[in-house]
Amino acid sequence: MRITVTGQTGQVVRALLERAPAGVDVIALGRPVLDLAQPGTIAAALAGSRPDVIVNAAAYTAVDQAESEPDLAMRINGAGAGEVARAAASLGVPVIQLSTDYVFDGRLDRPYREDDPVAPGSAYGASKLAGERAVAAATPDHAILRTAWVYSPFGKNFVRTMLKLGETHGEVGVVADQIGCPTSALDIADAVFAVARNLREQPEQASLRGIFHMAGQGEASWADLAETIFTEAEALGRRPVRVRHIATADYPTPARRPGNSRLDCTKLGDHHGVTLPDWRQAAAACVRRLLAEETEKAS
Ligand SMILES: NC(=O)C1=CN([C@@H]2O[C@H](COP(=O)(O)OP(=O)(O)OC[C@H]3O[C@@H](n4cnc5c(N)ncnc54)[C@H](OP(=O)(O)O)[C@@H]3O)[C@@H](O)[C@H]2O)C=CC1
Ligand SMILES: Cc1cn([C@H]2C[C@H](O)[C@@H](COP(=O)(O)OP(=O)(O)O[C@H]3O[C@@H](C)C(=O)[C@@H](O)[C@H]3O)O2)c(=O)[nH]c1=O
Ligand SMILES: [Mg+2]
Repeated sequence: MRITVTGQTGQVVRALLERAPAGVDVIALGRPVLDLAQPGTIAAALAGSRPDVIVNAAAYTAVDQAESEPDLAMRINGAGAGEVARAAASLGVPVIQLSTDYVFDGRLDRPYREDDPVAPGSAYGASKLAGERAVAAATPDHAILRTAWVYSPFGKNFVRTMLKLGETHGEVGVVADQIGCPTSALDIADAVFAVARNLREQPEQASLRGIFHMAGQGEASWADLAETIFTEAEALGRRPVRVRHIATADYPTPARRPGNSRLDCTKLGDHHGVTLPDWRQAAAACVRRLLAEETEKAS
């Protein structure tokens, strides 16, 4: 099976390249050849890669910056995603669209299910919701996978930000009143391969298509995640870092983020047979790998 993924250096892209199982070829297509902001580049680039399944993992992901360039975020995450799905439809292959917990406003008092009402509070969330709708309108042969709080050994993410801060700070203030589901990009990659296989092997199976929540098991505040990161780092010889629990109001940002963005991932398990590992073990493993890579580089 040949899987073409959009983007080249993104966390999920790199995880897909690293985790490709035997018999699966992953082709990563990024700018300038495939530019989601340049709709004219998309269909030809995808067709040229002769995919069996297309994964749209590229996106405008700078949540705060999106507040000052909402049109660009919308073009990439909304229209761009739609164009990718139209290309998939014309090639007759399924498309897997990555989406986000930030499509919800966070006011619900339980984990979100796929059919709960969406109401994004940020430009990023609105643009990703537009992408979901554009994909669904373009082809029934899609799986929209909403994930959350993605970290990995690659690129820019919360785990790497915390480890960096810990080099210079003995204490870090982290919001404790936003709760969600931290998710490893490596686990996302394994899940995407399973979903891709299911879509390809069961072309007419409607229950495999539609929206699915796909995040690490369990739940955490950003402060919980930070504590897990620093505890693991300390066990590996890093200086201790204290996490000061703060409120969202004490950490002002341009974008509004959901207070509750926990995702109920039951549907993915029921239909695709996929459950992601618990966030604590996965986050600790990411810290171990990052610190080991650092030690290796230094020696
Ligand atoms: N990060 C997170 O916490 C979460 C992410 N998601 C979603 O998961 C998916 C993967 O996210 P993640 O791997 O973290 O993303 P990253 O921020 O790590 O990477 C973004 C990727 O998008 C590419 N990209 C950005 N703009 C364009 C463009 N105009 N044309 C082509 N490619 C572009 C980048 O390209 P280049 O390689 O050239 O830089 C990069 O490969 C996205 O759809 C995101 O919305 C969902 C929930 C949480
Ligand atoms: C760096 C830092 C952040 N924070 C807070 C800000 C924010 O509420 C929270 C996380 O900050 P980040 O900027 O890493 O998170 P953010 O960019 O909002 O992460 C989101 O990215 C997009 C792409 C998604 O789709 C979401 O699922 C989610 O992962 O932690 C602190 O409280 N203290 C700190 O020192
Ligand atoms: Mg961010």
